[in-house]
Amino acid sequence: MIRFQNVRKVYGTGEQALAALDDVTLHVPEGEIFGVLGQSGAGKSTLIRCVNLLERPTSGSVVVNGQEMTSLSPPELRKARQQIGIIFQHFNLLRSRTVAENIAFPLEVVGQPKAQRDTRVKELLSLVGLSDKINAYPSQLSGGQKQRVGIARALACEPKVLLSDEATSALDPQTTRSILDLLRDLNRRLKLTVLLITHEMTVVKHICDRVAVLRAGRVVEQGLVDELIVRPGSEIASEFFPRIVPPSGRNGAVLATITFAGASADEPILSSILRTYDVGINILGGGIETVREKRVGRLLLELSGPDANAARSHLERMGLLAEGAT
Ligand SMILES: Nc1ncnc2c1ncn2[C@@H]1O[C@H](COP(=O)(O)OP(=O)(O)OP(=O)(O)O)[C@@H](O)[C@H]1O
Repeated sequence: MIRFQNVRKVYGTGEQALAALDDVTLHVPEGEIFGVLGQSGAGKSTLIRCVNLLERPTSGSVVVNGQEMTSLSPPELRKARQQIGIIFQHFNLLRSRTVAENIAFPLEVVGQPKAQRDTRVKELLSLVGLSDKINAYPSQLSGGQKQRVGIARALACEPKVLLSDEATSALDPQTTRSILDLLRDLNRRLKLTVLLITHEMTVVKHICDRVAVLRAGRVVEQGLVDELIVRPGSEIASEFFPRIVPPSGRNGAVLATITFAGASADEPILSSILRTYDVGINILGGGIETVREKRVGRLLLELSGPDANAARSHLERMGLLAEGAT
């Protein structure tokens, strides 16, 4: 649905030249929620602006909905942009317009007659759960409600792609969750492809199918969130589960760091090991997270007894051992 191939964006020239995006290649499959995670200055805004060509890449290819964006004429580009909705951190609502008038704005731009606009605005308000605020002004809304208006406006022209530019960064944790739930719901109901940029791991954890980690303009890691969180040594895994340092004075102990996710999270792994082997298990540390309604965990185990090494090998055969960790 969205493909970046070797995208490079350089601001400035000569000694002032700065590559905000450096050889970025990524693919956002249709119907997925794709997160680009990065610290301030990593190039996230530049990346999202290159999707609808608000920023023109210095080189490389940007394909959205099967169209090479960089080779479209200005009228073609205007049309293509109608198929790409966008929501912003600070909502960007027009203060002098009511909720209904804000949502109707993009429909006015494309020349839709008033009667159709009114019907569509009502549909959109119901979709985002804000029907009772139709005549309110932005100043009368909470942050979460303003973002719902932003989402309704972004969806007015029935785009296939929604871009989210730090859409929850200005919201408190509870409101963030409700907006993320809404985005997930819209993604499923409307088969909407969502590309979001964020500096918050919570966002990735809550709704993203895929993630790319951006650092200094380069993608340093990308893939399915479910795979990356269990992949030993991945950036995402280490963000989720900071390395557990074993207590000192454990010379000779058999240690095993295990990661479990999906089906393995629901199996009684440790009790089955205890039944099969002559082994004692001491949990030295760890954590369990919920990632898109699934449990994912990492534990540092100390194994003792005659079968300690055999039990560790069993965990390894089950693919649970986070090798490299311990
Ligand atoms: N118009 C511009 N002219 C020159 N340099 C720019 C321009 N826009 C961005 N940059 C530089 O490009 C780099 C990436 O900026 P960008 O805004 O894309 O990062 P970001 O990850 O979105 O950061 P933040 O989370 O702080 O918004 C930064 O070093 C920034 O200073």
